[in-house]
Amino acid sequence: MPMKFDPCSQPSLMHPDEAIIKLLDQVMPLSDSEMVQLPHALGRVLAEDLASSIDLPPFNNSAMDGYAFRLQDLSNNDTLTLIGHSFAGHPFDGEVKPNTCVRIMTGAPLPAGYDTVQMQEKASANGDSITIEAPDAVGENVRYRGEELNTGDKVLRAGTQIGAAEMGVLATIGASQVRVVRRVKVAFFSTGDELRPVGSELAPGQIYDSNRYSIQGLLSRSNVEWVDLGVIADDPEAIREAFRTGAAQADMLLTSGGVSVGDADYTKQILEEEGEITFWKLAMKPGKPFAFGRLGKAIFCGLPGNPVSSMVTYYKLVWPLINKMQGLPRAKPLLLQAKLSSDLRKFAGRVEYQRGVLSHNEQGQAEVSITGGQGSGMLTSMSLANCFVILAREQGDTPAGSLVTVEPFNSVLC
Ligand SMILES: Nc1nc2c(c(=O)[nH]1)N[C@H]1C(S)=C(S)[C@@H](COP(=O)(O)OP(=O)(O)OC[C@H]3O[C@@H](n4cnc5c(N)ncnc54)[C@H](O)[C@@H]3O)O[C@H]1N2
Ligand code: MOO
Repeated sequence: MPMKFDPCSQPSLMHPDEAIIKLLDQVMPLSDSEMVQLPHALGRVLAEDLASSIDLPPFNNSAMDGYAFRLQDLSNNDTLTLIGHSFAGHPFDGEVKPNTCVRIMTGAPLPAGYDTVQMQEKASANGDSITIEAPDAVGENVRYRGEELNTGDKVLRAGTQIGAAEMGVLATIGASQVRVVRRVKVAFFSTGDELRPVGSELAPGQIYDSNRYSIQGLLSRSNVEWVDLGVIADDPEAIREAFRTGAAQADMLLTSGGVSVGDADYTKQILEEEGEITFWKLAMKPGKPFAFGRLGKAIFCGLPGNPVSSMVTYYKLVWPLINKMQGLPRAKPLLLQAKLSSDLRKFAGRVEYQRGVLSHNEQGQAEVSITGGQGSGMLTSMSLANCFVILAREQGDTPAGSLVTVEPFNSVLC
């Protein structure tokens, strides 16, 4: 069958991989930082390296519920005399003597003078006489002071995004507040006379404005501070006003719609008049009419209005920019190979990000199926998906059974 070419593509359009390199060259990490209390640190990016102010663990302690003793006392005799208890939070406060042991719980301090712990399943008690199976080596079941970290050791580096594990690590070393990079501030609006807010009735020709909600979701997941400027009519002066309002208060202005070639597509025109346009249109589907430029000090990203196009361009082009501005190192996408479970339709000409469901077949091999119709307006193709199937620019229709490149959705899209 002859290869079909995409009527929406031209050879001169820039490849999205080239575009992202050019885009990243246009932004710098924010230099401002602020202190935040630990409960508010989730998702933020550390502005400086962080060293531990304590040893970890802070004291020698037991890894098991059992008995603590000196191993050499078990060399001639397997029975020791119980002289007390050490509970987590309530250390043994007596004096350790030869041929004795202390009942000890997981996390409880190891009494000074003892060197080993045996789990209770390998010991038996008869009143204060405890018969203990000797472990193989001194120090068994002991967690030593500083074995994880010493005071002054670097715990987390500048540029680390604070996730659930980092929240715990910070608390472990007693950090009640941390210095983080200021949040990137993003102002955004949708354009389109057809758009109505949810909660209102639709007149003929109208649709609900969904992009502001998917974009809000994406911005929230990107941990930025966002300002919603609402829906702006297809009116050049209203768009100009919104451009000025957004650019005056944000690091980035994000818009949805009006970047194509229609008679009411004013976004690009106003960008050219009010600021500068760095580039427009990429060899990608969805997302061809993505526009990028500057408005005063603000970065401008014009997302296409089609709902899937706006999400895909955000994820592929805008999110890496925000990450760089927030001081994160560039994350290369995790790409996998999976077997296509049914025939896939594609015109040659643009890189395509089809939406798929990645799973394992009965043989344990990665398999991917496409989520039905792939029109740029069909947002359910995103909500049903857990990955993109990335198809090269020159690729055409692809038969079932072919190996294709898959990028699983990450936390921004889930
Ligand atoms: N003659 C051509 N027409 C189009 C081309 C082209 O190259 N030549 N490109 C097509 C491509 S590709 C895309 S993508 C769209 C993008 O157009 P715009 O960015 O100008 O977006 P609109 O025209 O404003 O809207 C497109 C579509 O999406 C709906 N929409 C817009 N905003 C929202 C919103 N906030 N929530 C839900 N849906 C929204 C809108 O009603 C339209 O159906 O242009 C093609 N045309
Ligand atoms: O690029 Mo458009 O996003 O194909 O519909």
